[in-house]
Amino acid sequence: MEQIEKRILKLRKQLQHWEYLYYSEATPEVTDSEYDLVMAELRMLEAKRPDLLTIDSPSQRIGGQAQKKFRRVHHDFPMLSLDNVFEEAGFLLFDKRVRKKLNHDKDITYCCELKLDGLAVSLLYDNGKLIRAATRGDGTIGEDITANVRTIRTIPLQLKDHGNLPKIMEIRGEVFMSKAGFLHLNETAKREGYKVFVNPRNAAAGSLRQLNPEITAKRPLMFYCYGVGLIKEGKLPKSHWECLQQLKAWELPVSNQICRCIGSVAVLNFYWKIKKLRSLLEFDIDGLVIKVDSLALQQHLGFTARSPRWAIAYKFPVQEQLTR
Ligand SMILES: NC(=O)n1nc(-c2ccco2)nc1N
Repeated sequence: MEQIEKRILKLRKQLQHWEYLYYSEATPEVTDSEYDLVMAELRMLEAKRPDLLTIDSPSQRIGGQAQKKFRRVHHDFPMLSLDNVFEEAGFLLFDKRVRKKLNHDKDITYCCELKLDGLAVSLLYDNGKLIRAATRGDGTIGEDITANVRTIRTIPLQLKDHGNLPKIMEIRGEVFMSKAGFLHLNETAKREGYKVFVNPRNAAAGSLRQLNPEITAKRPLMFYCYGVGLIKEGKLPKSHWECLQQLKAWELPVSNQICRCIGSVAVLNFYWKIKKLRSLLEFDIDGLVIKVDSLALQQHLGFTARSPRWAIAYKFPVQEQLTR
């Protein structure tokens, strides 16, 4: 391998690591100017040798010119919606139905996640490289928003390979905006005479559906994974909770507020705990998503036409919206 190629690979690895520490761990290892200096050297070398340019290079986060419209994407596995419950009795009925269907009189182990109030997206990785991102759309057909998603710094363009990466893997998760990011965006928009967004969810959706990725790149978007869709030539752990830990090991962002609860009482305790914490969180949530943890039991339960039988959204009461 030539010297320049070695240098380019070394700089990319270094920048990817620094980016992960800065955006996902919030523990920067270098100053911005040190980061910028190394990025400038990488861009200069890639300009010298465009044949060595690859889409997963950190220099390629903000793509080319704006698109005229979004291409359509067909989801191999439909991105279904979740059934909702609004009080304890509703969740207990869900738990009872699950145990009945599984002929399971013991406690079910559930994986409980925060229900992020943003936009569901699908990320397709090939050999660990992000090759496509799409909105949920109607669940079967979404929009190709790859250029915009690549600007979200916490989404790795190249997964950290420990030798167990599936060849093809579709990651599903939620793109959202923090409350602080939303308020700052609206203050700037107001000051500069642009339209303001009604809430962080609309701001995230509007930012993702920008035809010009340079605008998206300036928006404070966040992302957390919550599942895996299509997977080829690879295998995942047998429980949803362990899958999420594996995604974290590949340096994909996963919320740390995920609880594995054994039985319905433990789920309800977690629900009331998060309900108390809700206003302190840096982002909006509108409930919990409670999933049967065992993937084998999920498979056994299957789906209705609309939604998985192994998951439920247990919603919080509606909170007054931030519109300042
Ligand atoms: N919105 C959200 O936070 N979600 N949505 C799911 C989901 C939708 C379908 C299967 O899982 N999971 C989480 N945490």
